[in-house]
Amino acid sequence: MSLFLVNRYLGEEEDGSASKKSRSEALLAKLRQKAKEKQKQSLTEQRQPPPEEQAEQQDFKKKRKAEKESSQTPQPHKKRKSVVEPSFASDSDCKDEPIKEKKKAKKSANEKKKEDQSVKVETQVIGSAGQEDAQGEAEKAETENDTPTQTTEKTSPPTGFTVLGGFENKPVQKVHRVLPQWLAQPDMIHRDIKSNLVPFSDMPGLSSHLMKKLQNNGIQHLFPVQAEVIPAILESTQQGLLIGRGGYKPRDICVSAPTGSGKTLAFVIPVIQVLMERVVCEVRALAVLPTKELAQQVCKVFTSYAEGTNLKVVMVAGQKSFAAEEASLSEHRGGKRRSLADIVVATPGRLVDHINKNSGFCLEHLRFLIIDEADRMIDSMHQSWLSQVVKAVYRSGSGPEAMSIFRRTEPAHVTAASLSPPQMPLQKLLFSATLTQNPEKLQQLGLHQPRLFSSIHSQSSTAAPNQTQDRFDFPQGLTEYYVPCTLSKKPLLILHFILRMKLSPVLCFTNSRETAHRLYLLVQLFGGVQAAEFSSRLSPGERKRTLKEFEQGKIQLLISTDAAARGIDINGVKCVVNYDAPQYIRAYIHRIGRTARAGKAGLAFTFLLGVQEKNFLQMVVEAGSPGIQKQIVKPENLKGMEARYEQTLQELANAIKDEKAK
Ligand SMILES: Nc1ncnc2c1ncn2[C@@H]1O[C@H](COP(=O)(O)OP(=O)(O)OP(=O)(O)O)[C@@H](O)[C@H]1O
Repeated sequence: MSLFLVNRYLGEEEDGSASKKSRSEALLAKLRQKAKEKQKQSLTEQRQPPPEEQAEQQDFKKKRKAEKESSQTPQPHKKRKSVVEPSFASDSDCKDEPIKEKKKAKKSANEKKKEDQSVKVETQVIGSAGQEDAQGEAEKAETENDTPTQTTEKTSPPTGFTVLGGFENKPVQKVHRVLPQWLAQPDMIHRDIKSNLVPFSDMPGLSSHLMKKLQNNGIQHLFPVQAEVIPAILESTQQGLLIGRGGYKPRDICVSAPTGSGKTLAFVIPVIQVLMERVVCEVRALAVLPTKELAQQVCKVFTSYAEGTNLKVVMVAGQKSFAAEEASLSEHRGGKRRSLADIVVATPGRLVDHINKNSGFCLEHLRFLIIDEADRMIDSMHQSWLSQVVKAVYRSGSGPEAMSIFRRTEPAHVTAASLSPPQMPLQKLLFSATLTQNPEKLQQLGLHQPRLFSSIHSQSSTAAPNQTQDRFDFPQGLTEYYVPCTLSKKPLLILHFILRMKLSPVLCFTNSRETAHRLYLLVQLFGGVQAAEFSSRLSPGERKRTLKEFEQGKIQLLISTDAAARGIDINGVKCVVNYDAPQYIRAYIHRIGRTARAGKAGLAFTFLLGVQEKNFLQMVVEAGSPGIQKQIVKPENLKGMEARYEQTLQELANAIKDEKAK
């Protein structure tokens, strides 16, 4: 319903409603006629205009485009103009006319436009059905006129329906991941270990005791990650254990450096140096690792460098009984608890057990929380081990000790009141070869003003739009190969690597413990190769012994699940074979990182079935691999072993049957 009647000047002879009506009908007829003509023309006229006409048309189109653009600004009256200018857009109308004629046509079209405007206003007010039709026709003409000639010719169906534009499916733009500044601009660590060794003399803060220890352990220089991270940790404890630099809580430290780059000493050395001067024995450093083997390995390094100091290192990873671990952590004398550990190395499960069930285990003096293999530890956060540790650290804040001057309260919002009493800081130190750049995941760690040390150069605040996964750094001395193969030839290939190519010691990874066991049995039955398996089928004691024998060179081929993929530092592994291609890039990086450690050279082979090739190679390249080469093993090279292999397969079937029967 119209609220206002807009009266317009309609010209001298248009004063009667009858004449207005007849005039609008005449106009409507004219428009219909034009629309029909245009339709016919678009169907019949296929010929290309001569070149001079084309140029003229182009000028004309440009002009029209400019007009169209200006009409897109909110000027409703101008837009109306196009309704009554069908001749302008219709190339056919002006194609054969001289310019003068065109001007004339334009003039008359303008006149028509004025008349049409008045008609339109009238029709809106009156709102009769016939007039709505007229408007529809006029709008159709407008749409047709707005559509470029080419499109009209190609897309207008002969029925005269017009396909409205602007709704085509646009490709969805990928969201760029914007990294927080601390992740986007890390402190850089040199990738090349060998050419960036740092002499001890360039590390002025290092204690003479530790320097001597390092030298005794055959270490003459510091690796780049150690040269960057050790001073950063020492700097945060310059004013003692109780307060950070300038009285502020020290920044948490995250380290992302390749496998075998020496991350363990990057935290062991500064922690020992800071705690060496302590007077009272309390748990001040806690290192959490995902597996027993890794905890054992780190505990060994801590123990080695704490030797000759008063510091006590204790491991709680389930290697011993709970009671034995309890006894090694603390004792009760004269009704008082006394800590027997300064540094605790733990796995998350056993750690939580001690927090909850061992009243002698106290974390209230904890200064360093070291999270090694941090990305893996984030994944195990569902065990809520971190929140339990934090709760245990700030336990005293609610007890009677809360009144003491060095009370600890969980950090919250910074206010003048919250900052006034000195707080013993809890500093987190994170280490990984595949540290995630996903801020959401990192957030779970509750980091305080984190500082990142990384060896990945191409980090920018915005990840590339086609980047679907994190990028990692690969060890410098590593050469990667993939070997196209079939499922049945895989065992032959591994035998070929050891017996013909003499690549041992080989660390071979499978995706399941069943495959590891079958392959182990097969190699045993084939003969000629000293092999062992390493998986959860073995007891912790057996696993420890196996690793030791492998390191001593007694085992040529160690067939393992991912149990030995992370962190395990075995000296002298020349070659890693991915018997089964790993499904995730992190698994691949950790597996191949068991060779080419500490700046040495190493080889990594991945057996790939035809169907796996494309996806696997894409995954590796996207992760930042410097290049993976194709290694073809010719079938004739395996021929000599085939007869024996067939026989072994039968023996294997029997051996498995026997095992099942047992
Ligand atoms: N400065 C050094 N000089 C010589 N050897 C070193 C030095 N630092 C570490 N190493 C040796 O390098 C090897 C790899 O060190 P480490 O296990 O700490 O690597 P990592 O970075 O933790 O590897 P991963 O990510 O696989 O756990 C170890 O055998 C260690 O003894």
